[in-house]
Amino acid sequence: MATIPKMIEAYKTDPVHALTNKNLDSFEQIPDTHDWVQPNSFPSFTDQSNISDLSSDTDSVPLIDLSLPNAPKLIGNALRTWGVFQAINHGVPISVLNSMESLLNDLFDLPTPQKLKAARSRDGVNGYGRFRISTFFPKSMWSEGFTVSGSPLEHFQILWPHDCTKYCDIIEEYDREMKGLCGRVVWLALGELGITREDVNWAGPNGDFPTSSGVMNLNSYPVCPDPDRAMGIGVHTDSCFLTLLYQNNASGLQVLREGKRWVTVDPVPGALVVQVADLLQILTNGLYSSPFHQAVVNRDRKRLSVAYFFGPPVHAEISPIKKLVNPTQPLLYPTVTWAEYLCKKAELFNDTLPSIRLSTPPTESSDVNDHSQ
Ligand SMILES: O=C(O)CCC(=O)C(=O)O
Ligand SMILES: [Fe+2]
Repeated sequence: MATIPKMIEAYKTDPVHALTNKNLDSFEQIPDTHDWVQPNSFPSFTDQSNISDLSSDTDSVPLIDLSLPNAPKLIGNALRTWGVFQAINHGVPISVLNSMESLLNDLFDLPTPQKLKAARSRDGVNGYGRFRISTFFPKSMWSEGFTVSGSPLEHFQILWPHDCTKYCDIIEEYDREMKGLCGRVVWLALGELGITREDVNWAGPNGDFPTSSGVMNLNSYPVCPDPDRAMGIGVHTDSCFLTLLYQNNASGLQVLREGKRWVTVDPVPGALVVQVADLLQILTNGLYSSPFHQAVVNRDRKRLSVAYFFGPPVHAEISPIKKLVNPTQPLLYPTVTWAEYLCKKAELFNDTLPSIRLSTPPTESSDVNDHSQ
């Protein structure tokens, strides 16, 4: 798996040291450090259910069978309107997903002092810790995570001295499958916009993205005594090119629909959530949009997820594809590398895409950076 050595340099202040020695699921009340009071500045979809103009085709994230002949068209529609869909019949063996889920259970069930031995170092990428975006929020999130970029061997040897090969193999296989699926989905999605392999120079001669990078976030959202006052991961967009998310059968992921309401991505057994990320929005000149999303937590159900972040080589130049720029669709974004983009994102967070935008959007959407409420 390709590594991303210094790209997250700017996120170095990750507060892993602030994790307590106590498991989150042992709290009977939410400590003040994790009490968001009103985590959600947007109404939830259910709060809006009395609004009559919400037609039924807009109320749930599209579920697409990738084996169907019209899958490309459905993907194109989903990514234009939602920026996200759930994929079934995606070709990743269920055994790969099951093995990953058992790894997650084994990992997060370890006692916290043991997990902390594999904590991400201040200038490292890999290891146990909080979400990197935690620094942008005033309160701590009800979650713990483990990042894998390249080999997890060093940390897995600490966690599982006798079994680390078994767990490393699971990661390696998952990485291979996700990378293959990302390549497939990217071409189906770009093909719908008339984009070919020649248009994306970092795709390589066979279009199989030999130099792309993959980073995995293994996430756990423990049960929470008061889910309405807590947040698993705060609102954000992903900074890579495309994200594939696996979730266990506990719900929590929500995407922001039309800047107005949260829609829960209900778990579907064996499905993978496919999400546009910021660099794909740039490459498609805004035709596919990187959705704001967050994860809420549950009172009686632990939630597990794996986010696979697929990205270009860190120094490859990403710019809107020329054939998508014309008088009615003016150039919206400048050329950036992933490395440059991440530096900006570490400073401006959710304001990054609007701040680099070259033409003003017709209407400004809600201010998701306002955490004061
Ligand atoms: O766990 C989830 O559902 C979301 C995770 C996520 O958004 C992320 O890791 O960027
Ligand atoms: Fe995300």
